[in-house]
Amino acid sequence: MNGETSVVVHAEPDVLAQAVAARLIVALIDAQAARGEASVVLTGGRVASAVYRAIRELPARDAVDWRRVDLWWGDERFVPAGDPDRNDAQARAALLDALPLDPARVHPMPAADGPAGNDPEAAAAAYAAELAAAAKPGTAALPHFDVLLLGVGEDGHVASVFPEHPVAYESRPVSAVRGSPKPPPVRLTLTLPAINTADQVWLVAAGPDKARPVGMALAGAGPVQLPAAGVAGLSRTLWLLDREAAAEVKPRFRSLR
Ligand SMILES: O=C1O[C@H](COP(=O)(O)O)[C@@H](O)[C@H](O)[C@H]1O
Repeated sequence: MNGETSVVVHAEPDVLAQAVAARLIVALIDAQAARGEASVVLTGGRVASAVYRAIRELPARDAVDWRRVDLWWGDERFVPAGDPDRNDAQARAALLDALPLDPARVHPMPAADGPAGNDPEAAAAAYAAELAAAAKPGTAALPHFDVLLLGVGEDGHVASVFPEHPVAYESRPVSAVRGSPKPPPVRLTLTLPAINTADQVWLVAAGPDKARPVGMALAGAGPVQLPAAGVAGLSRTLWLLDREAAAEVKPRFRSLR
């Protein structure tokens, strides 16, 4: 059973990034108050990097006990460690290097020069095993995710689940992606079934190029044709948009501002 879907529209991309940053800090504080720890799935892309930079600048970030935050990634470009194309490299540069994190709780997806070798299928299996090892014993193959962040591609992809690509049909939690329509061509990704185990999923999008996929996803497009339409958090699915990305959202979804 999936929870409520809501849409929050902010006037400008900068305000959107600031608001998502503040919202994420509060979500982490709340999770730690309730469970003693918090778990976030990070994403890549331009708007995500803006959110990470905004968190870095917010004094309230010190209200989070970063040593008790687990960080996972929703997708990764399968290139060598440290490559600036990697989503984890971008997140580290924008934010993570400035936080007192517990390295044992930072879980980047494997790199092409990592222990699994230059074999994306083996790397996907290794990440699935790492996730399963963090899951509650005797339960699912995935740990609890408090908040899972997603960007939205111009074609409606989320993480590295691309429209009409075999990965859009994948039921295993982690998949290799070959022949990505967006470079680089080889990637790793959580699949839609794995994404949809998160308590809250936040889809963050800014700019006019995102208006069509966002509008179509909220209007009920098919998840294979438009993976963003197949995303739903267990308790909440939250679309966080700037005004341009929200341009094609039907008025009935514009419940919050
Ligand atoms: O390639 C990717 O693109 C999407 C969207 O990025 P954006 O720059 O258009 O916001 C991102 O969510 C994903 O993590 C990344 O690998």
